[in-house]
Amino acid sequence: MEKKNLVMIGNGMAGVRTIEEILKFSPEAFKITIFGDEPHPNYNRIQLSTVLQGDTVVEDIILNSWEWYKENQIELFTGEAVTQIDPDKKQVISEKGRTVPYDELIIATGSSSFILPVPGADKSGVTGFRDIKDCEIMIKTAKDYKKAAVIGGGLLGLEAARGLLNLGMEVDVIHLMPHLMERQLDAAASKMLKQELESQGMNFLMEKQTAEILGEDRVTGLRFTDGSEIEADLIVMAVGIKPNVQLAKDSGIYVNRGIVVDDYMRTNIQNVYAVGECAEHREIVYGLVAPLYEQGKVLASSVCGMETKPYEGSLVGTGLKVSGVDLFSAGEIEDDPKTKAIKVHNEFDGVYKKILIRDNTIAGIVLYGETKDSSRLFRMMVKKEDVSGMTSVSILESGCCGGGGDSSDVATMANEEIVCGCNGVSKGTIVDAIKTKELTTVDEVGSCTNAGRSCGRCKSLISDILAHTLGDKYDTAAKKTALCGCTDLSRDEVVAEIKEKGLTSIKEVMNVLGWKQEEGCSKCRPALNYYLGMILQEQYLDERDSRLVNEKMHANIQKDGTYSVVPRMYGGVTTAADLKKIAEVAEKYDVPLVKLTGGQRIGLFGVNKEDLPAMWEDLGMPSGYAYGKTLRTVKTCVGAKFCRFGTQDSMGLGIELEKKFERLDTPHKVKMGVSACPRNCAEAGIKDFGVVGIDGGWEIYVAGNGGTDLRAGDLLETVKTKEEVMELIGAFMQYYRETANYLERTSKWVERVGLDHVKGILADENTRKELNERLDKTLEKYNEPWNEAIENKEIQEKYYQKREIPGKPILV
Ligand SMILES: Cc1cc2nc3c(=O)[nH]c(=O)nc-3n(C[C@H](O)[C@H](O)[C@H](O)COP(=O)(O)OP(=O)(O)OC[C@H]3O[C@@H](n4cnc5c(N)ncnc54)[C@H](O)[C@@H]3O)c2cc1C
Ligand SMILES: NC(=O)c1ccc[n+]([C@@H]2O[C@H](COP(=O)([O-])OP(=O)(O)OC[C@H]3O[C@@H](n4cnc5c(N)ncnc54)[C@H](O)[C@@H]3O)[C@@H](O)[C@H]2O)c1
Ligand code: SF4
Ligand code: FES
Repeated sequence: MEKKNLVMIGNGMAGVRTIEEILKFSPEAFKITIFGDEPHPNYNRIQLSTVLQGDTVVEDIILNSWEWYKENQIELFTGEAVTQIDPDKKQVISEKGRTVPYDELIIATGSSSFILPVPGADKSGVTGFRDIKDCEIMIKTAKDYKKAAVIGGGLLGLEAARGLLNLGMEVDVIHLMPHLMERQLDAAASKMLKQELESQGMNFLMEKQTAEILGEDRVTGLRFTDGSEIEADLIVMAVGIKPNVQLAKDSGIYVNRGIVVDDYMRTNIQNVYAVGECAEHREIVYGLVAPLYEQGKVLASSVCGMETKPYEGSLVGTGLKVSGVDLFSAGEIEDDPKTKAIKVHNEFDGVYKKILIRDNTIAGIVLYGETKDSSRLFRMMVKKEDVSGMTSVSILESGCCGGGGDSSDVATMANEEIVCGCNGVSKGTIVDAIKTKELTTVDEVGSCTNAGRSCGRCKSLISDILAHTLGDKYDTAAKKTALCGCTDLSRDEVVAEIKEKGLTSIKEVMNVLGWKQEEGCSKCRPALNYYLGMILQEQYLDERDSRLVNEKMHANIQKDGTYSVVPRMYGGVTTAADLKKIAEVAEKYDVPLVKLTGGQRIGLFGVNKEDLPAMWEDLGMPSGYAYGKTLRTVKTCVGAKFCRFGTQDSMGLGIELEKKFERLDTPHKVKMGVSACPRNCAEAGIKDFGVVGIDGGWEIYVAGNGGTDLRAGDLLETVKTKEEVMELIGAFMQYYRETANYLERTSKWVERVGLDHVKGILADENTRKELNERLDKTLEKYNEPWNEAIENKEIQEKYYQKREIPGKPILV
């Protein structure tokens, strides 16, 4: 039978998924031609947020490789837009004049960023966030410029803002409404989200409407309708999308907001269909992949002439891809007289849940801070389950999982529970595929069932299902995580290769180990700099520019772009002379805030970058490293010298510890505390390394954490002398340095490797000695960084002085 010509306009996520379905149903029925005006094969647009945030690279988000098109005999024209559809002659014409006839035509042209029609919107430095090109513009701009403004506090705007922060920019988010993500969250959840994002460094300007974009050729700022202005070197418009429908409209296809389709995705013209974000079904244009993939399935069946259920519309659930934020929203969000709400608002734990019930069925879900029940609740909502027999507690919590969890949760999860919301894949389908097709990795599950192939949020749950289904057979090697998107190698593999091949610089590591991205990314560069320094001890030449911004500047950047200065104050002990000096410097430089820090230090906040070296010089004190992945502070109590309960010299030991370990690079920040009796006024039980004096000796606690992941330290050992404390901590620190992942706190590391394992290693005297020798060698290499900056003009010019960039003066 002769193949029919199937042409598709648009080479994006919804369209190509439809083609995949068609190939599954009728692999031989069509000669397929696809036009895409981007120069790439089909890629995962959703993951552009992850690319911008530095967690992956463009090469890793390709969904269908060039080979896939070849293998399936698809003729693909990329970088070539279709400019005309001729329904009478049943042919399409491209911008290059190529004419291709069709029997069936699918329009899958997606949408474009909506660019506010304000004066100046066409200036250089203004971009949307829709494709690889936009992403590249932002990454490039962040290298040369400092201040970004994101217009729109919706899903896209907040994900873009997080990415720009990761790229080292200062970010203002401008939002029209009184609360963020007003389409997905109510005021309470939105307030919690705003607080979290502010703590991550975003600055919000709420209820502001942009009137004009300022600047000559290139943007320099924004003016609002209330007359106020802000500076900006980059403006990202994230105020919604508009479907690409002009081509259809010009060809006589019926268009409203989108291309109007019926329940089989047919337009008003015979043999012409539309799918994805360009299509309008029952007056709704969808902007998330889950409904678009459902449309694709129906369209594929109908194009293949198979019996199929009609597409009747979708309910959608949303999350936000920003680390540190866990939220889910679906359906209605505001109460009305006909709804009853079940609400939990636990401000202490940062958890908010609201389930809206109407006529005994769930009408809306807003979850913030804990979303493990999201998929169960969403399923109940979609299926309109009657909840009249349930208590509010059993509606809120199933006792099992849905959107995350460990393998014990997986055991109690129902088979029909949806694991991957984007692709509509249930636990049962995944378990079945694992068993029948002998799958062992998350990627294999994705290739087979599509689960995990879109936003990727469900991947950890898929991994748990694999572990639960395969038991001991689950290939732990397959679970290994790559260092970042630039390489497939894990942390351990990279470290082993550096040692084995004698690699000595970041560039060399990237070249020899075949990095996919020549310059690396914001995740691997600081990690490699750390690993090389740890392995090569005193020989390694530190690459300052590869460090995270605070370490590069030797000062902590604040939310308004100023810095803080926290001088070293060993053991939290100071003198009248030092206090006078700090007061004089605070006065001389007009420091807006002088504040005692949680680690018993004095912080000067709100300092301009160009004042830093002069202030450091006037202070004449060493850096307190309040910004680094290193030893921060040793907090001490007054101890035996003054306190009547004290049994030991806590200040003396604290000062000795701080003097020995200051400046040492560690995988993450390290905090210490020394108390002279079990009353523990220095809170040594929640420190990475805590020492508590007892009669005739010291108790040593490790892996405590007083921050987000609150954890009491574990007792490592009880020793008699200060020398024993110093020896044990030296060995502990070096073992942590050598085996932890970069950015892994001691609390997480000990939980991962096991306390007994660490105790076992440190029990051996020889091992302790060797670890301490390697540590001491490393400690020899450090210089005082503030002093270095005072003495070195080049450093001052490069990092602390104003620099002229063509178009606009900005700070480096
Ligand atoms: C940064 C970002 C993050 C996102 N995150 C999520 C998320 O977490 N979850 C979620 O569900 N969704 C998310 N989305 C939305 C999701 O990516 C879209 O819903 C999905 O890509 C739409 O697929 P589509 O095929 O309809 O359109 P697209 O993927 O946009 O594809 C359409 C393609 O057609 C091309 N085209 C247009 N006109 C022509 C023409 N005349 N000739 C040839 N080619 C043409 C376009 O260039 C484009 O390549 C996100 C989107 C962005 C931008
Ligand atoms: N995690 C996800 O699921 C995800 C992530 C990114 C993008 N997306 C999808 O991409 C598409 C685009 O996302 P979006 O966030 O741009 O669209 P959106 O329509 O969801 O949000 C736009 C936001 O911009 C605000 N806004 C509108 N005009 C403004 C103005 N003049 N000034 C300031 N703020 C203004 C609106 O109040 C709204 O909150 C959507 O379809 C979205 O679903 C989804
Ligand atoms: S921990 Fe004990 S010794 Fe130290 S200040 Fe408190 S009570 Fe005094
Ligand atoms: S939930 Fe998005 S890929 Fe599975």
